[in-house]
Amino acid sequence: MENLKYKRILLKVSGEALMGDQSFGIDQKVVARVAQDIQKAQALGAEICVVIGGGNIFRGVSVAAQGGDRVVGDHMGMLATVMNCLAMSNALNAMGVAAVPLTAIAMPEICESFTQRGAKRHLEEGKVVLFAAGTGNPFFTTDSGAALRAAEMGCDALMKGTQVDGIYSADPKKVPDAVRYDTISHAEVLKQGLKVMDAAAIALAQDSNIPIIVFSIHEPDGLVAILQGGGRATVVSD
Ligand SMILES: Nc1ncnc2c1ncn2[C@@H]1O[C@H](COP(=O)(O)OP(=O)(O)O)[C@@H](O)[C@H]1O
Ligand SMILES: O=c1ccn([C@@H]2O[C@H](COP(=O)(O)OP(=O)(O)O)[C@@H](O)[C@H]2O)c(=O)[nH]1
Repeated sequence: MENLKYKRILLKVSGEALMGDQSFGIDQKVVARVAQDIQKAQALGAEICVVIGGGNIFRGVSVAAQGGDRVVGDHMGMLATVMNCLAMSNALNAMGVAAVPLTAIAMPEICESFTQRGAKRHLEEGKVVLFAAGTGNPFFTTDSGAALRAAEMGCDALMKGTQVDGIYSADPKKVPDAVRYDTISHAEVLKQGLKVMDAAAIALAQDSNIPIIVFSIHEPDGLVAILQGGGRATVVSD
């Protein structure tokens, strides 16, 4: 076993990342690549929890934007995260990694419901646990779900694998000369209103003293490199 920088982690994968080059849905090639990264991290001795967003399939705000009921939209968004979790746990199982999806909204015919006790047991048995349906409540995001589960599971870090390679002074997709941070505090991210993760998630991680590591999910072996103390990422810690 290597001496890892973070032993128990929560990996947040954005739903959009799973689209690959498609404009919607799940690209199985991307799922398999991310699953490989998880497999390698686990082989190093990391204990891995996963939260996947739903933005590749559905976001609740899109219903509200058309005058519909936001709560119904959010229910649809949470169901999208369940689909992504099932795709990822399936890919992990297919490569011989024991993985179990746990949902915040009961659907016993499909997967086990989340309890902290049950999730810890699965993790201690060496399985990858995937948390589906976010927090289980409307008006939240999977970033908040990720911070919540990271706190509940006693994770050493919340690793946000996203489309960009860290936190910048402004959205790098809109402001090409934005400056990238290697490190920044939770308080400064909140103060500057940096949008890479929602404020509720950052505040929850700050309260629970959990560092957030923002890195590109598209960088093969990026996760492993960070666990080994290298890699390209922004580390948020106080
Ligand atoms: N200050 C910033 N630093 C980095 N990325 C930012 C920043 N502001 C906005 N973004 C954008 O935030 C996106 C990631 O946030 P979000 O869409 O919530 O991701 P996810 O779908 O992974 O939850 C990035 O793709 C980036 O374009
Ligand atoms: O605790 C939660 C988590 C997610 N969602 C819904 O699920 C959608 C997909 O999640 P998110 O936008 O966080 O996905 P990502 O941007 O990470 O792909 C959100 O837009 C919400 O509609 C929710 O209502 N409560």
